[in-house]
Amino acid sequence: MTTASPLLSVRDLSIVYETAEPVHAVQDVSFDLGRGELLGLAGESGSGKTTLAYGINRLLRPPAVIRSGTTILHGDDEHPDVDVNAMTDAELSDYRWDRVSMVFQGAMNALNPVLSIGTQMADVLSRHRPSMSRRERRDRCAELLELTGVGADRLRSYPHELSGGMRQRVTIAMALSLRPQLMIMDEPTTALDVLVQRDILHEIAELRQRFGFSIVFITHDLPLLLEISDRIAVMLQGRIVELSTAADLYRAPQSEYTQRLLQSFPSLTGAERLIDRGPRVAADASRAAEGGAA
Ligand SMILES: Nc1ncnc2c1ncn2[C@@H]1O[C@H](COP(=O)(O)OP(=O)(O)OP(=O)(O)O)[C@@H](O)[C@H]1O
Repeated sequence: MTTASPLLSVRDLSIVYETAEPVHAVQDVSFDLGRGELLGLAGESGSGKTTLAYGINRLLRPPAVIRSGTTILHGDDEHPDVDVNAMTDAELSDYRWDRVSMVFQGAMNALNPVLSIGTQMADVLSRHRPSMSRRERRDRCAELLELTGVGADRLRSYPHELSGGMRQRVTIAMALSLRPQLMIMDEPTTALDVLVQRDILHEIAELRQRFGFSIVFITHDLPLLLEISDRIAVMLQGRIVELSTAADLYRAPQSEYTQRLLQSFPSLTGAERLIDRGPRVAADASRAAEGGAA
């Protein structure tokens, strides 16, 4: 994965929660995200992963303040470059969903219980693509539900009629609906059981391949990140202490913290060391162990 023509460039970004005792949640963070790249963000609870993700999507609320640094989302033939921290409110509403979308851990529980899945999905389209006809919107929603494995026949279903995994797929379908260049996923499958999680990750991998968007994927689950990421950034106390390919991070971790983090997952350091045979092999082997799901 090359970052020669990056999609996103973050430089010296610092974010502080201005509470009585200021919290320096993100400190001098710099990285590039390649086009089509999946960057995993790892690190213990409180290391600043979510704050960084919110910073990239300009979702921060007081007392959070961006103290310094820049975040540039680079354009392509259709889109201009965007200086994320300098956007006006009007520009922001085009940026979110259209250029960058986000899937949260609890997103599946944030769906409106009294509106059908189709209505909620169509709402995103009518706000951002007002020229679309009703029929076009419905067709697009049906296509998105097919793509994410929910099935177009669920358009009229209400959230309570779907399992947690299905609801999370709906939120992924919504995040995909405007074909963003970047999807930020913050613990998107943590609340789901392992088999459902694997299915959804498999689906996300296929969608990324098909549409070419980049992903920033946040999770505590380092073994999972080693399987799915092109590169992994490890955060500690607001700083990126290591950023390298998944294979290098596993085989030759540079920072002492990464070494300790790896050691805290017995499945990575145990007798079998599946990951030694490469991330894909480890993924296939653990799938086989779970009965061939995904
Ligand atoms: N609204 C807030 N006000 C004050 N401090 C906050 C606020 N939100 C987060 N923090 C602090 O900022 C730091 C970074 O938190 P953040 O949630 O970004 O970490 P994280 O790595 O995403 O953690 P987790 O994995 O538990 O979600 C922590 O010390 C946290 O306590």
